[in-house]
Order: sequence, then structure tokens, then C-alpha cells
Amino acid sequence: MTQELLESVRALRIGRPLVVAIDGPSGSGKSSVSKEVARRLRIAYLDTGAMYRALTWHCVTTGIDLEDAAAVEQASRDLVLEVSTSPNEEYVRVDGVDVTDAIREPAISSAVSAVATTLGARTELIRRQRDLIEKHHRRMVVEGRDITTVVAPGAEVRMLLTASEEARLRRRGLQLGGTQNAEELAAQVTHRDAKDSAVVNFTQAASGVVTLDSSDLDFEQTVDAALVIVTKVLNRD
Ligand SMILES: Nc1ncnc2c1ncn2[C@@H]1O[C@H](COP(=O)(O)OP(=O)(O)OP(=O)(O)O)[C@@H](O)[C@H]1O
Ligand SMILES: Nc1ccn([C@H]2C[C@H](O)[C@@H](COP(=O)(O)O)O2)c(=O)n1
Repeated sequence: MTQELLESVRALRIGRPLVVAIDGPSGSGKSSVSKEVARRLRIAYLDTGAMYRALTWHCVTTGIDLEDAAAVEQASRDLVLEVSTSPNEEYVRVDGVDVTDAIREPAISSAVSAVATTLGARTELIRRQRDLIEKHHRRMVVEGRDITTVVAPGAEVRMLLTASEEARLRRRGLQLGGTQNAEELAAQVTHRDAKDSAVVNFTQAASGVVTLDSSDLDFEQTVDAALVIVTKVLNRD
């Protein structure tokens, strides 16, 4: 994307709301692409998956039974959570403890779906996500599974970032440095998506949501394509 086009989008939206909602399956590139889009647009960034992971870490660490929906819901309300909203700094803290790396451990990845499918906990985390968007004057790239449909259906730009299963498994394998075998990778990508799909639809674009298929694009090309979508949608409205 040309620098001039990007400058014109930024100028057009100065002081005005610009929520870019991005959903998609695991390994499609939501976090990395959304972060870079936020940097280029010079707006805030929120990784909502990190919030579900932080709640999972808290439940696992304090011995809360993940099958006990009432206990998980109560934990979501009690959670003392700080999450970065800057695309240039990554941190997640629970009760002041830095859990940025701990929430990415395979043990949390395999447990997180149980928490994310607890509807009462979702209600509480969605409330917090909306608060954060408002706190940033509705100028934020927000990514997850239900942002385009539930958290911010009124976002200025709504996008579904997809990629073939083969591409997503390959990317996750590379990201984890080739440490996982095929079965472990499938558990973290395909099986987790299947469990999460029970409560949210992130495989088909809802009405008004633009699909970006990155299967045959590299990272830079995907960021460019996402910014072109932002420009087109804003110029259309
Ligand atoms: N278009 C692309 N081409 C190649 N690699 C990519 C592309 N987009 C993202 N990646 C890489 O794929 C890996 C997974 O991306 P990322 O963590 O952003 O996915 P995600 O959708 O946020 O996954 P999850 O929902 O499981 O957290 C990262 O290493 C990222 O750099
Ligand atoms: N808006 C969201 C964000 C995430 N989840 C669930 C789905 C995942 O299993 C988990 C962790 O997300 P990730 O870090 O892998 O993007 O949280 C969700 O249900 N809704």
C-alpha cells in the first residue's frame, strides 16, 4: 500500500472513531496482522484472546474447576486483569503478576476453550472489552472470534481473516520453532477451533464483514491487503 494512501486514511480519521474488528480461526494471523495494522494506523490494539487465556491461567493456578460454570463466571468477575492496548508493547498481568508468557504455554492453550465456552464468563469479558474500546475513544484494532458479530458489530471496519487449515498448521508449527508434532499442532489449532465454534461463529463472515483469505499471501502482503480493505470500506461509507 502506498504511503500516501495510508497518510490519507490517517488524516481522514483524525479525532474520529476507527474501530477495526478482526475475527478468524486459530493461526490465521489475527494477532500479528492486527498489531501491524494498528501500528500503521497509529491507533490502539486489543488481543481479546489474551483475556480468555489470562482468565484460564487464573482458574488453573487457583484450582478452580473449569467444568464448574458458576465458579468460572465468578472468577471472571473477580479477575484483576491488566492487558496492553499498545501494539508496541505486549503485557498481560493478573493480580499484578506478569503472565505474558505463561498464558501461551500449551497447558493453557488446551484448557482455554473450556473457559471461553462458559457463557457467563464471556459476558463479563465482553463487557471489559467494550469498556477498553470506549476508553480509547473507539480508536482501536480489536481481534478475536466474536468482535465483528458481538463485541463491536458497529465497528467502522469488520474483517474475517482466514487461511487454509494447511497454512495455519504450518504457520503455528514455524511459530513454535518446530517443537510440536502433527498431533500436538492439530490439538492447538484444529481441535481448539472445533471446541470454540460451539459458542461463536468465526469461520463464515456475517453480513457486512469482508473476508481476507491469506492462504497464498505472506505476512507483508496480508497487512497490505488488510489496509486496502480499511481504506476501501472507509471511502465507501
Ligand atoms: N500471511 C502470513 N503468512 C505467513 N505467516 C503468517 C502470516 N500471517 C501470520 N503469520 C505468522 O503465523 C503465525 C500465527 O499468527 P498469529 O499468532 O498472528 O495467529 P492468530 O490468528 O492470532 O492465532 P491464535 O488465534 O491461535 O492466537 C505467526 O508466527 C505469524 O507471524
Ligand atoms: N473474542 C474471543 C477471543 C478468543 N476466544 C477464545 C478462543 C481461543 O481458544 C482462546 C484464546 O484465543 P487466541 O489467543 O488463541 O486467539 O480464546 C474467544 O472465544 N473469543
